[in-house]
Amino acid sequence: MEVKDVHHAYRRRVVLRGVDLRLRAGTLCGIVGENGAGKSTLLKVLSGELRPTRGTVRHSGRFGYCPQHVVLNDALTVRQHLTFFQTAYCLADVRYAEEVMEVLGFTGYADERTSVLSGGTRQKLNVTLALMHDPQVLLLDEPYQGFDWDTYQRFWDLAARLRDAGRSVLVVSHLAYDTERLDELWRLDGGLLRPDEAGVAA
Ligand SMILES: Nc1ncnc2c1ncn2[C@@H]1O[C@H](COP(=O)(O)OP(=O)(O)OP(=O)(O)O)[C@@H](O)[C@H]1O
Repeated sequence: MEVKDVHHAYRRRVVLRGVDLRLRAGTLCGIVGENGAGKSTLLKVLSGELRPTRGTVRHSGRFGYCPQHVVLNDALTVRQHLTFFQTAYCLADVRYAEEVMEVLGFTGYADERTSVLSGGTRQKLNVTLALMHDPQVLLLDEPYQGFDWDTYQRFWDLAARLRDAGRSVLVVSHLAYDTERLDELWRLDGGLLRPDEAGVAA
């Protein structure tokens, strides 16, 4: 994914002031920044949900986006969500989604309506839906919110596996824990992305 000189403003509130980013294949990349720095705005621009006021975003291949706020249909079960997205992604089966469910530890909830799921389990489904078509570029906005410690660790192992399989994974968070798991760490500050070397593996 290639991002060049991206600007975005909500009316007169300028949030992004010329963001450049190159997300290479086989890279696990993090973006951190304070609350309100514009991280979600940037991901919405990268995913195409928002149009930049200036600049370009280019990517090729399958694309996955996990938004910060869970978007589920409370009338449907977990399995029905998988079927719905299977159709949307034109997948032959949901075996990979089931593998991800196993990794994130919520297979036992397959037949539950999402309205009765805990916040953490809803988030597990949110993440699963974003990556069940094995996207080449995966954008995750605060993906581990609500995860218990064990799931949090398994999430990072999964992200590392995707990176090792040649996928580009971008994780956005206001918390810069576990930065040693990342290949690149960027800080969004003042509407610009700057390298943040703290703790990134050499
Ligand atoms: N739809 C909108 N209309 C107007 N202003 C908005 C809108 N969405 C976000 N903003 C403003 O843009 C700025 C950046 O918001 P954004 O949600 O991108 O930040 P963030 O870094 O993701 O924050 P957080 O860590 O709290 O999730 C904030 O000042 C926010 O109030």
